[in-house]
Amino acid sequence: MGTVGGGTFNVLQRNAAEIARRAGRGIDVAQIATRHPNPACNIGVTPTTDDVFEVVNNPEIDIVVELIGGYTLAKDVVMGAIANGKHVVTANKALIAVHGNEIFAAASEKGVMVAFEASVAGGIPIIKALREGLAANQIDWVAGIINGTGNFILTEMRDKGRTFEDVLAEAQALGYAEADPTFDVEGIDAAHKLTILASIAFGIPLQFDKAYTEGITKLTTADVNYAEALGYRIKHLGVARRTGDGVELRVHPTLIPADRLLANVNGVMNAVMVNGDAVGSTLYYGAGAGAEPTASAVVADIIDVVRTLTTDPNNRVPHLAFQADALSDLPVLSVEDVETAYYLRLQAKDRPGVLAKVATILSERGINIESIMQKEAEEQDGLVPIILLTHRVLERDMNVAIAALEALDDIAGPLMRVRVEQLN
Ligand SMILES: NC(=O)c1ccc[n+]([C@@H]2O[C@H](COP(=O)([O-])OP(=O)(O)OC[C@H]3O[C@@H](n4cnc5c(N)ncnc54)[C@H](O)[C@@H]3O)[C@@H](O)[C@H]2O)c1
Ligand SMILES: N[C@@H](CCO)C(=O)O
Ligand code: NA
Repeated sequence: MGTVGGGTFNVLQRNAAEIARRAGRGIDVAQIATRHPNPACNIGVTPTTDDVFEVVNNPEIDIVVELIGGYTLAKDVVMGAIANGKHVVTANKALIAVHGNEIFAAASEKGVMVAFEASVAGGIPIIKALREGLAANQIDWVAGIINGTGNFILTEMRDKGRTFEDVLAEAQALGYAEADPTFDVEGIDAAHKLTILASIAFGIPLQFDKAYTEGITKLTTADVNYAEALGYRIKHLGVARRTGDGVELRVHPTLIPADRLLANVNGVMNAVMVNGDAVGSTLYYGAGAGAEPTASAVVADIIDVVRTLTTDPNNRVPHLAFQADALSDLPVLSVEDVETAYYLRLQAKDRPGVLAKVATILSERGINIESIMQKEAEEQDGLVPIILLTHRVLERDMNVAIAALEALDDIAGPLMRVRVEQLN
C-alpha cells in the first residue's frame, strides 16, 4: 500500500464496474499485506495482514500483485506465489531485469502468467505495444526517456535553473523516485527498464549485467546551456539497437537535436521510440511514474490475466514476446563497439595554440570536428571552456583520443563527454 499499491487499490475500486465489463467478471481485492495504512486509500472492510506470505499462501487468491520493490522479499513473494500456482502482476523492474529469466521459467513450468507492464515507463503500454502490436516486425532499435525522476530533474534544471539536489528532493516527495534514488540518478533504474525492453524487442534473455549504465550526476547547468546553444537538448536516454554484430544496450545522457519529439518530452513524462522494419518509427508517450499512471498499467495487467484464466497456458502471449525455447543468443556488445557522435567540453588554460593542439589530437585519430565553440575565460579560475561536436566515431577510438587530450598540459581536469544521437 505504498505509492503504486495505493493507486492500484483506488483505481480498482473507482472503476470497478467498467473493469468488470472489460474483464468479463468482477475483480475483488481479497487481502492486502501492508505495514502502514495509506492515507490516500479507504480500504473499508478489505482484510489486511502484516505478513505478505499470508497473501502468497491464501487459497482464495488467484493473482498476487507485488508492489513492494527490491530484489529480496519481492523475489520470495513472486516465487512463492508462482510455486502456489498463482499468477503475478508486478511493477518491479529491478526484480524482472535481474531475476526475470528464473521467474519466467518457474512461471512457465507452473502454467501461470507474470505480468509487468508497470515496470517500464509507468502508465505507457509499451510492453503491450512491443510484444503484441509490433509482433510482425524485426525491431531495429528502441530509444527512450524511461526514468521520470531523471527527466524531471533535467527539465527543471534547464527551464528554471534549479539545482540538482532541490529537484531530486521534490521528485522524492511526489513519489516518483526509487526507495534508493541513486537508482534513478545513476541510470540503474533506466538500465533495468532498457534490459526488459531489449529482451522483448530482440528475443534475447534478460542480461542486465551487460548493460552500459551512466547517470546524470556529472552533468552541469553549463552543459545543459551549451547543448542548447548548439541546437540540442540533453536527455537521459536508454538505447537498444541491433547491429550486424549484436545488440547495443546503453543508458547515458544524450544530446538530441532540439526539434526531435524526444527532445521535447519534459518533466516526469516518459517516451519510447521504436523502429521496426515494417512499421518504421513509432512513438509512445505518457506519465512514467506516479501513483495512478502506474496503477493504470498494473490494473490493465490484472485484467489481462483475468481474461486468460481460462485459456490454454501454451497459447498465451509469451513473457518476453518470443517463445521461451526460441530466444536468440545475439550477443550484447561492449560499449567500446558503439559508434556515436560526441559533445566534448574541455577546460583549457588561457594560452595561445590550445585549440590547434586539440584539433591535431582529434584529426590524428581520424575524428572529424563538426563544430567548435570557445567561450570567454571564466572569472574565478581563468579557464576557457572549449565545446566540440564531433562526427561519429567508435567509442574505443574516442577513449584513446580523450586520454591524449586529458594528458595535455594546457587542459585542466577531466573532460566532459556526452554522446549525440540524431534519432531519425
Ligand atoms: N512510484 C512510481 O512511480 C513507480 C512507477 C513504476 C514502478 N514502480 C515500482 O513499484 C514498486 C513499488 O514502488 P512504490 O513507489 O509504490 O514504493 P513505496 O515505497 O511507496 O511502496 C512500497 C510499499 O511496500 C511496503 N512494504 C515493504 N515491505 C513490506 C512487507 N514486508 N509487507 C508489507 N508491505 C511492505 C512499504 O511499507 C511501502 O508501503 C517498486 O518496485 C517500484 O520500482 C514505482
Ligand atoms: N523511479 C522511477 C519510477 C517509475 O518506474 C522513475 O522515476 O521513472
Ligand atoms: Na508501461
